[in-house]
Amino acid sequence: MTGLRKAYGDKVVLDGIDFEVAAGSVYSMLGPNGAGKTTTVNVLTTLMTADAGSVRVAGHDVATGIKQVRAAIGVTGQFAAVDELLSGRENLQLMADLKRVRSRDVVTGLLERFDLVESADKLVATYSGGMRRKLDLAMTLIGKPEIIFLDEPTTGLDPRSRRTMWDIVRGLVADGTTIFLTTQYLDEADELADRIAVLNHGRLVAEGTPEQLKRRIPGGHVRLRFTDPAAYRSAAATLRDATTDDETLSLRIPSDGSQRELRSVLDWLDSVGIEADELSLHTPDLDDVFLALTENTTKEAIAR
Ligand SMILES: Nc1ncnc2c1ncn2[C@@H]1O[C@H](COP(=O)(O)OP(=O)(O)OP(=O)(O)O)[C@@H](O)[C@H]1O
Repeated sequence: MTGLRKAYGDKVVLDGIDFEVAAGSVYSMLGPNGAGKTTTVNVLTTLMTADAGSVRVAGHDVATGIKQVRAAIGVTGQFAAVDELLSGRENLQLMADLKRVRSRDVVTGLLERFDLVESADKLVATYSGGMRRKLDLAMTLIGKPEIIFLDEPTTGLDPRSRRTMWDIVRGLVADGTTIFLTTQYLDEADELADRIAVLNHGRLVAEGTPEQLKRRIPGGHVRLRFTDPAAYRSAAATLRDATTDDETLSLRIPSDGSQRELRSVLDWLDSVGIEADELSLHTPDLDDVFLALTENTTKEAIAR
């Protein structure tokens, strides 16, 4: 999509968004509450029209090809059509009928794939949160959509159910499905996404692979640990830029974590004859990135 704009009255919610998602990849959009994520998803899924910009989904323009776009996508989450008073199997069957998928094997296959066979004939009202989400996603898969919009797929799930959900998502991607993921959990984006976009105040403030985003902010360092206090002291005296930690006999050398910088740190350590007992690389995690990026732009916006 290019130049996507959307305003509610005079409140600009999306202020020129551009991004591209490669087929068969996981693209995650992150942003604080009210950043415009849901609005973006609503435009992409044809639930809302944009004020300006060009938006293509699965090769079709959302303005002129609503029908084709809808046929190519599946949407889970807030718009889910799960009926509490039907069983899991009945819900799936209903969706299969709606999408005119005639084969009975599709429903059985999905129940098996999502490990819902035992509860297939129980009412959804009795399902746990994890089972509901699995059923929701299973229903979305009927008709084999090329692109799936996953809205906060693991909110409220226990760690085991989260991992099951992640495995399911990875399986879908392995089969060639494209996933557009919104999540509040940065570790989830880190775990699943090929690329991440950070949205703040209706603009993309960063876009890239999780690693690229992490390298953008300071905080990465190489950590050298020593067991011999004398070796530690002599290294600390040589490496003036390093931060010292006398308790653990370790030194921290700032580094962006790139291969090139790591090599130069190692070469330099060799040249001054320092040999640590343990060397590890620490990169900032996505929480650091998110806070740094969204905090800065909030300040900018206030200053403007
Ligand atoms: N129908 C509407 N009319 C007016 N303003 C709206 C409407 N829908 C959303 N907004 C406003 O647009 C902004 C972006 O909303 P949006 O729901 O896209 O954000 P979001 O990033 O999905 O947030 P959240 O994480 O809280 O769901 C918010 O300030 C919201 O108050």
